[in-house]
Amino acid sequence: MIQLENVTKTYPRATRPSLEGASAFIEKGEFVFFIGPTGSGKTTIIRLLLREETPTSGRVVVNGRDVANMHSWKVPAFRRSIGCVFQDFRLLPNRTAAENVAFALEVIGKSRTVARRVVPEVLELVGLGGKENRYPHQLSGGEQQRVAIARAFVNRPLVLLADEPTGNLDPDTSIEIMRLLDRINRTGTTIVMVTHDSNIVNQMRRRVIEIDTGRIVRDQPRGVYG
Ligand SMILES: Nc1ncnc2c1ncn2[C@@H]1O[C@H](COP(=O)(O)OP(=O)(O)OP(=O)(O)O)[C@@H](O)[C@H]1O
Repeated sequence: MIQLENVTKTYPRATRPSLEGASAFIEKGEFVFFIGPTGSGKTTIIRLLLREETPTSGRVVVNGRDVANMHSWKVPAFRRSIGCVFQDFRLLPNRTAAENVAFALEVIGKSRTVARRVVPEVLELVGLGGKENRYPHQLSGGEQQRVAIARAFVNRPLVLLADEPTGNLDPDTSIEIMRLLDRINRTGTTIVMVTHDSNIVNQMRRRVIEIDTGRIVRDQPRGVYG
């Protein structure tokens, strides 16, 4: 599902690589945490997986596609096939919860009839039934993240990438968001999550890949934060 093969990334004008010789193979349906100190290269991995950056050397394969060598015209469709969730939610502020989710369907050309059926279902799934018509500023941080997860999941992506999804949330709300990601994972969606949150990693006991100064230093099934 996801393959990093000896991946090195040196940003332009950087003095040392942000990622060096990183290799990992992630199977369909896995739930993987990338952990490591600030600046270790975690977000760089997410950016490589989304083809926001290309590796300096090595191979990045997502859903069977060699991401680095993909034609640039194929990149937008490729990105739309992956669900993404970020620390800062990234919702459209002048659209309601339902409209934010519907937007993800619109951009892949789904009809309004489909949206009218699917959007309430997915908002119900994330626990936001009854709040469809609220704007982001009328929702708590945890609720906004639920909308973002609904938007990421509405197209049933094979892979969901989450970069510090609980970074702005209190511990209880973070656990609720993790329950939701766990449920989504159980539908077969592969989840790759970058986090600093040791409590969450220790509670979930999923695969942990630890990075330190650009190198993978640990890859452990049912790991802890360490
Ligand atoms: N566009 C860029 N140009 C140059 N250097 C960069 C760029 N983006 C990131 N870096 C450097 O690459 C290294 C890894 O950054 P990255 O954002 O991947 O770390 P991270 O582990 O996600 O950190 P954090 O936990 O703080 O988000 C850092 O030293 C950073 O300064």
